Amino acid sequence: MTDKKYIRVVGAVIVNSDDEILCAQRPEGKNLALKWEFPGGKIEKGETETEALLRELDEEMECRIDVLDKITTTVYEYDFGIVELTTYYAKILSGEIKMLEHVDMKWMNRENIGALDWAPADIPAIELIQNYKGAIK
Ligand SMILES: Nc1nc2c([nH]c(=O)n2[C@H]2C[C@H](O)[C@@H](COP(=O)(O)OP(=O)(O)OP(=O)(O)O)O2)c(=O)[nH]1
Repeated sequence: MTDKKYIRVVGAVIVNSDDEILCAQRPEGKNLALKWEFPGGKIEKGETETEALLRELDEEMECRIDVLDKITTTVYEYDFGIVELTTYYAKILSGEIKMLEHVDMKWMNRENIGALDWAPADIPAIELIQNYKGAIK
């Protein structure tokens, strides 16, 4: 048995018109410092996954997004808790990206995203994204 916190998290895999993916780097001084992740965060009580994503993207980047197809849900046990991460493809509808909670952000080609040092919970999603050849809806 583990008494670790179970943390439900959603991440937005934002794709632009050149089929590049927005990757964001976590700040120093927090858990998973300087690891790369997808913009998003913890689902609050009573929120749907989509509501949490819309709120987090507004808070982190002041962007409005359209939430598209679900990619996957994976569970990863960290020392600080168990993270259940659900990822969705998304598109930016409006807003200039502001970097309010990350130290770096970059648009990367789908096939190159594996080169970054991702939070471990993201690895299954990264593999699916790299290998996906269809159209994003
Ligand atoms: N947003 C996001 N979080 C991720 C990903 N992968 C991953 O392991 N996580 C972890 C990091 C955090 O422990 C948790 C998300 O929490 P958060 O972003 O709302 O909060 P945080 O730890 O940065 O800060 P705080 O609100 O607890 O102060 O999930 C990911 O791709 N995106």
